[in-house]
Amino acid sequence: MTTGPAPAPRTPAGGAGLAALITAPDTALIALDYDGTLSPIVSRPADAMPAPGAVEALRALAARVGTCAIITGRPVDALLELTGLANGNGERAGLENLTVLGQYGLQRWDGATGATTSPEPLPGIATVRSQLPEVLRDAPPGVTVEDKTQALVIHVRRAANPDAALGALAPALRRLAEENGLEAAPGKRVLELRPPNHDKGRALRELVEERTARSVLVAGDDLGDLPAFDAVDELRGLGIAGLTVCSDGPEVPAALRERADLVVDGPLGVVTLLNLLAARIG
Ligand SMILES: O=P(O)(O)OC[C@H]1O[C@H](O[C@H]2O[C@H](CO)[C@@H](O)[C@H](O)[C@H]2O)[C@H](O)[C@@H](O)[C@@H]1O
Repeated sequence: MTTGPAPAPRTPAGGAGLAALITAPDTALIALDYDGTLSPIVSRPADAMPAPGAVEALRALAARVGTCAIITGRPVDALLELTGLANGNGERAGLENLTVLGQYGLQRWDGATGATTSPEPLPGIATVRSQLPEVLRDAPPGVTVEDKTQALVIHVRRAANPDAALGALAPALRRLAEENGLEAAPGKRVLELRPPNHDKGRALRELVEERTARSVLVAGDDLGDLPAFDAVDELRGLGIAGLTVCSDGPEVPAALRERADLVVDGPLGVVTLLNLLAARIG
């Protein structure tokens, strides 16, 4: 078990959040992003394995706090496959307090039951899927589409000039999303065309309410995590203690880094933090 000095949030509110998590773990909710937080950013989404020790740290915490959640843009099935969580019924032992909220809260998997809920895709998704080849006809080599059934992600990381590729494609992609009732949400070297009104802030608020959590930790690394940081601010106003954590790295938006109560060094820093928390909770 990792030992060491307690992490030191740089804000009093973050310090209060950390203290509440450790002193009353039964009512704590720990919410973690996947890509860039539990897993290093890589060029192909299918290759994004968990950081060394991430799954073990997650299991250790899930056994010690009231609620442990992965709130991710990934589909639930992709997340479970990448992490190896829940490969077969027996392996769910100890994951009773773990929930995965996939596709920004559209989908859900619970370790207690092993069941997944997933809505039908919006009709606009099929239209966008059929029109994307034409919109991407002149895209440079390396631009790819990740089809998540409920959302479509345009990846430019493998283009020779990712920023230029995204800049050139974004207006047409935004138009396509708008015409079909979808939202175009930016992320690290991606533009995601997804259903509106579902974000990590909503997902977090609903889970906190359902679990009657009294303290929350949110860790993330990208623009899609900012609504969850906003939710932590709102929850503090309701008397629920909170700690926001930035998993830092070269592509982390300044808006997220500057707002975080605690900044750690990428997924390995997150793993160390989770292990320290587990050791402190005991
Ligand atoms: O909420 P998250 O768990 O962070 O998921 C957000 C998106 O992450 C994935 O894309 C990002 O990670 C890829 C693998 O490291 C990387 O190649 C890509 O450039 C990143 O933007 C994922 O592919 C998306 O579906 C998620 O929505």
